[in-house]
Amino acid sequence: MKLLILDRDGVINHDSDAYIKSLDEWIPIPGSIEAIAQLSKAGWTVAVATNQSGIARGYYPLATLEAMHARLRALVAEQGGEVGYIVHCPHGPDDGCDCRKPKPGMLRAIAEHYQVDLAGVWFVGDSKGDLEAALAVDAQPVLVKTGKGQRTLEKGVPQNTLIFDDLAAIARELI
Ligand SMILES: O=P(O)(O)OC[C@@H](O)[C@H]1O[C@@H](OP(=O)(O)O)[C@@H](O)[C@@H](O)[C@@H]1O
Ligand SMILES: [Mg+2]
Ligand SMILES: [Zn+2]
Repeated sequence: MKLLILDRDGVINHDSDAYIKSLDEWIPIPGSIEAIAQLSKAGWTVAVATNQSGIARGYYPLATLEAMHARLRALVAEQGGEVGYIVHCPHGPDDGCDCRKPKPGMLRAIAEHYQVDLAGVWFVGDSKGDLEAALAVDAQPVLVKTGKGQRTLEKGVPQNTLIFDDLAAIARELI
């Protein structure tokens, strides 16, 4: 199975240090919707693993998050593609959950959903926690320079991290 796992904020849509708190604030990064559609039409299953501590912090309700993900699915479907399993961590940094990146709980949930092994599966993120979550389950850490990616790169990334400008560049590489 050709499985690609994406972080959301900073990879699919623009991120903000003030969190993405409403559907209006959820703005796709240029080329990302097209990239997901092209990948899925080329036989890739595209899953998403996203930290959403804004829910625990009370910045937005689950319904708003679900509206963002419905918008993502609709935009990709308009291009003839499909988004796979989306898993989010609604918890805060002090909740001690197993799903908040850098913990790999969400990646393991995706592996369970598809009944696949994560070894070598590309996990694309813009934060150090994304890369660490990938390494924790022997997946391939992949950094994009969008979102917080350039800042993450400047602080240093794990040795075997693959680096791309954006999700569109990853689609060009994989298709
Ligand atoms: O990049 P993904 O995982 O899709 O989502 C990240 C968001 O949940 C938010 O994560 C927060 O980190 P804290 O949760 O406050 O540590 C901050 O980095 C926000 O800027 C960011 O929007
Ligand atoms: Mg991110
Ligand atoms: Zn969690």
